[in-house]
Amino acid sequence: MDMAVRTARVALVGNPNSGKTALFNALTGAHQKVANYAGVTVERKEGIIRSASGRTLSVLDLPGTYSLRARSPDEEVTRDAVLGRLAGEPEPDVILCVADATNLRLVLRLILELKQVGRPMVLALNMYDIAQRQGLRIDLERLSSELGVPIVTTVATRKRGIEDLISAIEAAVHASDLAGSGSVWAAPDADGIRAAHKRAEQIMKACVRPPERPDTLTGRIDGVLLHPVGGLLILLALLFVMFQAVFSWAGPLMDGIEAGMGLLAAGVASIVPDGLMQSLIVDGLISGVGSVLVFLPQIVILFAFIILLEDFGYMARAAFLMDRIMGGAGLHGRAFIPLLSSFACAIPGVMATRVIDNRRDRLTTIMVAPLMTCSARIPVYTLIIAAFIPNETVWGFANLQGLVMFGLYAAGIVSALAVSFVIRRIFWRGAVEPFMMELPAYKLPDVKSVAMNLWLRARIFLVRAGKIILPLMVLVWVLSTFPYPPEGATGPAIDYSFAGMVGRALEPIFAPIGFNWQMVIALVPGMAAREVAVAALGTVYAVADAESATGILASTLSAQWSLATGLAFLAWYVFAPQCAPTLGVVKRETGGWKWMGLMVVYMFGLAYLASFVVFRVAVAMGGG
Ligand SMILES: Nc1nc2c(ncn2[C@@H]2O[C@H](COP(=O)(O)OP(=O)(O)OP(=O)(O)O)[C@@H](O)[C@H]2O)c(=O)[nH]1
Ligand SMILES: [Mg+2]
Repeated sequence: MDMAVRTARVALVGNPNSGKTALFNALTGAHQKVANYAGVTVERKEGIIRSASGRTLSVLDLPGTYSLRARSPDEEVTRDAVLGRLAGEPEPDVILCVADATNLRLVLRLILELKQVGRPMVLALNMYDIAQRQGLRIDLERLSSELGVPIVTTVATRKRGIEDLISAIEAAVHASDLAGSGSVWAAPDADGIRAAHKRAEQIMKACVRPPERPDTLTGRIDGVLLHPVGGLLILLALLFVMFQAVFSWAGPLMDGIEAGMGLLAAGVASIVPDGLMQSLIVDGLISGVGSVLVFLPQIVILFAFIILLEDFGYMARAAFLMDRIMGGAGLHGRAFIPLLSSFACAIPGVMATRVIDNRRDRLTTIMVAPLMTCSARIPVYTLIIAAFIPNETVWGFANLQGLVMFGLYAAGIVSALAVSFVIRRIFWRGAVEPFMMELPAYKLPDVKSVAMNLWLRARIFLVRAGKIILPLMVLVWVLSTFPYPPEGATGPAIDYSFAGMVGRALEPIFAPIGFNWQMVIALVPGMAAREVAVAALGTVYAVADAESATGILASTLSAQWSLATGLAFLAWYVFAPQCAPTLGVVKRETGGWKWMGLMVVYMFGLAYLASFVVFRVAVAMGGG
């Protein structure tokens, strides 16, 4: 076997939030998610390095862990990857242990454990910039000889030390070639654990002098942000500002995109002659996809807030603040970040529950995660709000539309707490496990990485528009155009189309909650993803009314729907599980149909009930 050509395998292992993924990105040029809290990475990710000497290294980024004695599903992934127990995956040739240089105590125990596995190892002392700023003195030579591991200092976010690290890895790979294989590890008994702790303390004493300028800022900021009352008020204020911003800042940009779409449609209409082709492009594609693309500015603003807070190190604090309230509803403190991730999308949210070790706590969190307002609901909410809620200022400072948006987010959160409370009552009583999570040091967000993260988010949104919405809109257009109406038909053509027939057939089910058949048509492809319903409404109304084909969807809706119908549609989208990919992930992560089925039933049930109540109340109050 030619050793120089064989791809060597390197696994990144270390405590949570030590910069493994940042280092992985620096090494391989990947763009995996990096953020300032524990538990960002929950699955294995692979990348490739081509070293200067021409060797190919395959690098594995793994979830953070404190020990190979794994407790939660994400930690099990790391343990199994290190020990070569993952299906179809041999053990790594080299373990690259990544340590936060300012927080060595816990990682020393992990290193001692990893040494027993018997693989060659390299230690990356990451966050070395912060260590130096604090005047932390680490005797690198001594540490290296005590541990018997080569050490490289790195600053992953600035790509410092990367060359040296690759050289060290290559040297270790060479040692690995000579050493042969065979990873062994057995969970230590209590005595073994105690001995390892003692040894770690010894090494710590011998090699690390406490910092001359310790980080006092984090403590001082925490005094304010973690205050039991003040902290909660700040959290609420932050959320409030976030939703106001999503509404008021995005306005001009959205108008711009809308105007652009209008010009595009008019341009196409002037080039492509009247007829099917023109209708497909203008009614099917531009009206459909355009009505979703308009929401890009809002998505970007929302994510700018979330990403900045994540990088600053606020998320773990918010989790800490919410722990009492969540505990009262039967949710584990560690459920906070998965639930918060669900503001982006329930899929990463459900994945992030892997950090929760207790299966019941994890299942409860998975079951309520899709109730959090994901970004795919933004187009639906905004459209209906723009159509039915006046854009005015109330109480002198708050925008009414932003306030309604805030209310919809609150409805999601409150119902998640309520459902979790009920799940606990029905399925399993008993106390929620105590919450422990390291609070990361505050860091100023890095402009480049924030921009990169934002771009990744925007790209996901645009790719969805292209890959899911575009083809579905062609389908919706076909279904609402064919068959043509019979000779001498009097009603609008769409009434005679397939879509019209399906809509009419299903209409009786939805009539009690105030939905018309156009909405029913939109709900069907809307199972693929929530914002598809908006695009479908755009297409259906454009096909139905050729005059206003380039008109603004919101004004069409406000003319065609009653206020009660609009509000009922909003209520529907707070609850309805209209996202097939989420259901797929729930099935995978819970290991079967049962929980997914339960989710579909309870969420559709709540959606129907909520719309019914909202519709009836609104009609009774004169909104019919
Ligand atoms: N100043 C500084 N910050 C860093 C460095 N490396 C990483 N960070 C920051 O540290 C935080 C954690 O980085 P990640 O790469 O997400 O950490 P991780 O080890 O992958 O975390 P988990 O996936 O949760 O286990 C982020 O805010 C990074 O921007 C570094 O060398 N210097
Ligand atoms: Mg990571």
